[in-house]
Amino acid sequence: MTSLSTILKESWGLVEDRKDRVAAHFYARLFLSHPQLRELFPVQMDTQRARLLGAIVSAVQNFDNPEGIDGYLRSLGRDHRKFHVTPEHYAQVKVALIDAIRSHAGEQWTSVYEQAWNDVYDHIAATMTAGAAGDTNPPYWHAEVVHHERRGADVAVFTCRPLQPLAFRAGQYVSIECGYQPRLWRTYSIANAPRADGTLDFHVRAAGGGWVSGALVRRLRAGDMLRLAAPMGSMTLDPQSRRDIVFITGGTGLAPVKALLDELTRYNRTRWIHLFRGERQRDDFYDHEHLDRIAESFPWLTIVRAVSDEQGYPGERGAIPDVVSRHGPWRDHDFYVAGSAAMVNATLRRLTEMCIPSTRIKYDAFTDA
Ligand SMILES: NC(=O)C1=CN([C@@H]2O[C@H](COP(=O)(O)OP(=O)(O)OC[C@H]3O[C@@H](n4cnc5c(N)ncnc54)[C@H](O)[C@@H]3O)[C@@H](O)[C@H]2O)C=CC1
Repeated sequence: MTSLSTILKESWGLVEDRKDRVAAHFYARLFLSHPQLRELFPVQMDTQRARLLGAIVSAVQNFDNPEGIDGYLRSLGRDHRKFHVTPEHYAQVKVALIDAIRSHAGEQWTSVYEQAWNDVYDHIAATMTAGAAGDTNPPYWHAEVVHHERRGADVAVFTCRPLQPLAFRAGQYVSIECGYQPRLWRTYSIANAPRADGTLDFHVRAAGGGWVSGALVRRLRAGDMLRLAAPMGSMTLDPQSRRDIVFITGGTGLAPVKALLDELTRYNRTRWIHLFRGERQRDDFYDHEHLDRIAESFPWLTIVRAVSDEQGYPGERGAIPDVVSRHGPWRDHDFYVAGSAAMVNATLRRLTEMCIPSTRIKYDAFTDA
């Protein structure tokens, strides 16, 4: 019997090369049938167009391992409370989605495909709804920016204070909306472990990023208000593990690792930690004085910096996965990887080649697209 995941991949394959048209059809159908839903989306739909459809399709396509994604879907449901999403919205989106795919698949669309999309979508919606229903937190938190600092041409490090307590674990991320780009929410990792005063640090790079990152770097000021949604992500420390740790970061992927380091400085005595930090140019190493101070105070921390795109750099050079493997072997370590999707994927491939078991590698599918 053909597996459900094969059926889903096969059916999506019928329309994949026309996914822009599927997305246009999906939103047109959705907003025509339910004009009130338009208000949940940003005014400019250009960047949004691929997002909701892309997220649903990727959840459906990754359905091979339902147990593995259930935890993620539950936290996604909690995160979506920021949109005031209701169970009826899920049903309305399903009708528009299946109609859009069916219309573009043409005669090859079958009742088996239709049933598979219905069933999997219903499972995803039920899991997200259950995650949202079990959450007693507010749908989002208002937070005041208390400090904002530019580091170099395109990076900002800023601190905000949520008006209500926001519980999270070091290594997690939240989506943020700022008044400069209403209704556009983008995810950013919290760069510190929980503090008594509740403040949160964020690192943002504007170059190549979207409108939200641009506004957070260039326009945000102390005194501005932000909205933050429920914390997500599984890149947290395992308190049971006694293994030494390798952190591998690209660019602002440093943020969640800085939070994990912050947590480790509070209790670690026994685990040796290597931080491999990749940037393109030497000038991109924002925040290095602070990291150096941590390494001076805590002898268990070793930092290796490498640049990938600057020929004359006198220090370590190369793509960060190559640098990590040069410094190996790392047979008995826990690994944490954070950076762009391309950097994370390249690093995961390399770790697999190095025979590191996947159970010892933590990362979040994280995108700021
Ligand atoms: N939890 C997470 O995983 C987090 C991820 N991020 C993501 O990290 C990214 C950071 O971007 P930028 O600061 O602009 O960094 P960047 O794109 O300039 O890259 C910095 C480093 O990553 C390496 N790199 C990039 N692509 C690579 C590839 N295909 N293979 C191997 N190495 C590669 C570069 O050589 C460089 O050493 C953003 O996409 C952001 O969304 C940011 C915060 C947290």
